[in-house]
Amino acid sequence: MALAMAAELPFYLLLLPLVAIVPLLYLAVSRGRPGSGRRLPPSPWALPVIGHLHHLAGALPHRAMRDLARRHGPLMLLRFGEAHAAPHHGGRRGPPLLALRRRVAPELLSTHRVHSFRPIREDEIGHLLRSVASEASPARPVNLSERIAAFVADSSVRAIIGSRTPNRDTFLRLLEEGLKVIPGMSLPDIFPSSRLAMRLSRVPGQIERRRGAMLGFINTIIEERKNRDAAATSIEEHDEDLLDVLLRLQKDMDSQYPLTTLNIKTVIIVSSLYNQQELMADQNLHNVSKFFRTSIKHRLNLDMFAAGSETSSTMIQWAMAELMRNPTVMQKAQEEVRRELAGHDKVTEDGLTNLHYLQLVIKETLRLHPAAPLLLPHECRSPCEVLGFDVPQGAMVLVNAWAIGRDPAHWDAPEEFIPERFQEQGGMGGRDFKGTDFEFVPFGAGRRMCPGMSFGLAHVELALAGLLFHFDWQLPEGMAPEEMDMTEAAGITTRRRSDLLVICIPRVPVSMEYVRYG
Ligand code: HEM
Repeated sequence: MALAMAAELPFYLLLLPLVAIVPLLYLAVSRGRPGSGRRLPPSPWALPVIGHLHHLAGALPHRAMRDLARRHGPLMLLRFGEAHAAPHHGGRRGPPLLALRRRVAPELLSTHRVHSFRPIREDEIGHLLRSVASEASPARPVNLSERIAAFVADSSVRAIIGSRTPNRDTFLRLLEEGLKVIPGMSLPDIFPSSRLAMRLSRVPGQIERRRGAMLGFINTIIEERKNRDAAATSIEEHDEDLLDVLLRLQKDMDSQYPLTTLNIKTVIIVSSLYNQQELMADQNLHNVSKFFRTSIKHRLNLDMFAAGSETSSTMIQWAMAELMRNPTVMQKAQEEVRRELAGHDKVTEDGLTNLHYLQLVIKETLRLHPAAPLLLPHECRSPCEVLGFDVPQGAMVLVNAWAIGRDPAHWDAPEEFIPERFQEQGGMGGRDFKGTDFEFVPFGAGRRMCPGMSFGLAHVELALAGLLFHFDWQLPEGMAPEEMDMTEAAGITTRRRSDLLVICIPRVPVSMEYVRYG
């Protein structure tokens, strides 16, 4: 029964080995043995084979983890499936890819680079606003979730592979298919060393086919781009998309740490040079079976582009949902946007600088709805002690950012949406999400902190300002704010379970000026 159930489990159950509130440890390599002298963190009772799986049945992992932490303390040890199924990445590791990351990361997602994509964002926000305006009707709700997702995806794809490519739709389709493959948890995920599990499951084949299609697609684009660059005399830096930047860096990089074309393909697909181990795993990936041996971390990081676009889109949708559920906050935010942009006929990024209340709304959304509720799995590289417990090398550590943001020990009225809580300068109010306040870590903290924060927030701010400036918003006839469905769907991100369907009333006409960069 355990296996049958596990085969149907959603992807979030890959996150079984979690830590609640602070970290939770998955001792992937070894558990404390009698006489080992180690003091391991407390665990709930376990079953043979599945370990602690049953404790998470029926609830989303971040919620189940929070409840477990209330009983067992802030640091817990959970075990799931094959304890020895450690993400092992043989071969060369660390320094070369760290060097690569240090060289490439600032170029890809720096503030300067994010700023250079401003024309694309302002063009795409025009598309979003016009498409919403064209559907506005007092009688029929607009599917705002769909519109917002298309805005972020289109804008991100343009930033990565440029607006010039005729293949944008294919790229979007492949990414969408990738997202569908990722959320399924399969037998090989649970028993990566079992050949039978590999044979019985359809998922390895799906992943391999999709990988092949994506690599073939990226190949074509890279070849087209190289041919174009060979013919062109020069490309202005401000015209570069992320692929141009990577190809330029490939020429410039020293031979000690070369940026290979495979690296570039991986960045475009995974959009993450930041995961050195995953990149190594990718290079060493000879077959799907190996893929599954590295599976938990690898698949979490697969399609980080999709995850980056998904996180921003999810956040905008939660912010709009919370504003609809809290009309006083909505009114205050709209008054600010319309006051600050009075006399303008469109929203530009220059106009966002004085939207202080909107910033509080964004912070409060990040607190209640962190897009990656359990951050990404971290691996303990050397034995250490946390809260008096031993954390062995190889343990997988996950942090329940969602529970931390709702911990009554740190937040008053933690379940309520109160942007004003961030208004105070000192104390609780002064908290920020930049990775220094550990009660508020929606982007993580430290070396693995989200490198796409500015890129993501640029979309969130512009979209919210545009939607609040141009339109008034109402719930469909007969629905009270407290009746809104605020349930989260299962997945890597805390995506809304139901689409946001809202009545849109045009207030400030959407200017055709928005298309000036198109
Ligand atoms: C509002 C939007 C976003 C949120 C809330 C968010 C949140 C996060 C979180 C929580 C992590 C894990 C940090 C950890 O485990 O310590 C992460 C990692 C990451 N994010 Fe974001 N993210 C967002 C947007 C983006 C965007 C737009 C991109 C890329 C264009 C991006 C790229 C990445 C990458 C590459 C990592 C992996 C870093 C590593 O493993 O070292 N993110 N993000």
